[in-house]
Amino acid sequence: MTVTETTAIPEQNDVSSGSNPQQTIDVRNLKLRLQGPAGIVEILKGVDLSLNAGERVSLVGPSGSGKTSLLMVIAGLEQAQEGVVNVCGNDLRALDEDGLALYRRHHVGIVFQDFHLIPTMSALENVALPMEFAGRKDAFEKARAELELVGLGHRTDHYPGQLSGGEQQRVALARALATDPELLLADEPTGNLDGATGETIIELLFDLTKRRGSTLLLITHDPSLAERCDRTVMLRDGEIVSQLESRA
Ligand SMILES: Nc1ncnc2c1ncn2[C@@H]1O[C@H](COP(=O)(O)OP(=O)(O)OP(=O)(O)O)[C@@H](O)[C@H]1O
Repeated sequence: MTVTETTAIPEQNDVSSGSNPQQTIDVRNLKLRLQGPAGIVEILKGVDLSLNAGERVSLVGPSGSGKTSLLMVIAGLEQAQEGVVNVCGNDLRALDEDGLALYRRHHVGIVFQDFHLIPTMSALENVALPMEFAGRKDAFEKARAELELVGLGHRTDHYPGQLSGGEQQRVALARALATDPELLLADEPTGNLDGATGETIIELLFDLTKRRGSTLLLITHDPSLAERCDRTVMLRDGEIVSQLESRA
């Protein structure tokens, strides 16, 4: 890995319209404050981060450094108080709740460490759900095809409780990618899996995002996994302290 500039601010002109189609993520001077038990705490303290379309970037840093918080802001699930948050051409800070819901539905897929599947729905229903929300008439056919792609064509009627951890994460991955999002956000997707199962999930995740040209932002505590991305961004105490480009 080679060290590059830490927080160089990209040249920009028209941010509000997301005028640079090359950039999937354009975050500048992002500040996030949340209510903690002892009052308001500044969690993100002026973060600058750009991801080009199709880029794979890992986000690393000590526990509590703000990785998940940054991902939540980019996912439109947490609202920053200051800065620019432009993702997939959307100025997230300018969107209301309905606008954010639409943004999430059409542009982003998210995979969490603990799968977040709905236990009372089958694998097929879980994968179809976001497409049904998006009004797609072919939701169930597409869900079936996505489950085939992750190797679970024979498990479509199983409920999450009837699937192994690795199988549940495959379902979650199929669900996240079913709407063909430009951006996949993954928060420690192998954190609850054993090494071999985690490796299979990562291979699938890399393969499927590459085939579709999706941009990937991946939170991980695994340095060898981080190095397999194009770039590794390190957060510490709410600030980006380094960005390392992979050699490959
Ligand atoms: N809803 C919240 N309200 C108040 N503080 C919060 C909230 N969510 C997170 N925090 C605090 O923000 C800080 C950053 O948390 P975050 O989960 O983003 O860190 P992280 O780098 O993802 O950590 P880990 O690697 O352990 O998952 C922590 O100090 C945490 O306690």
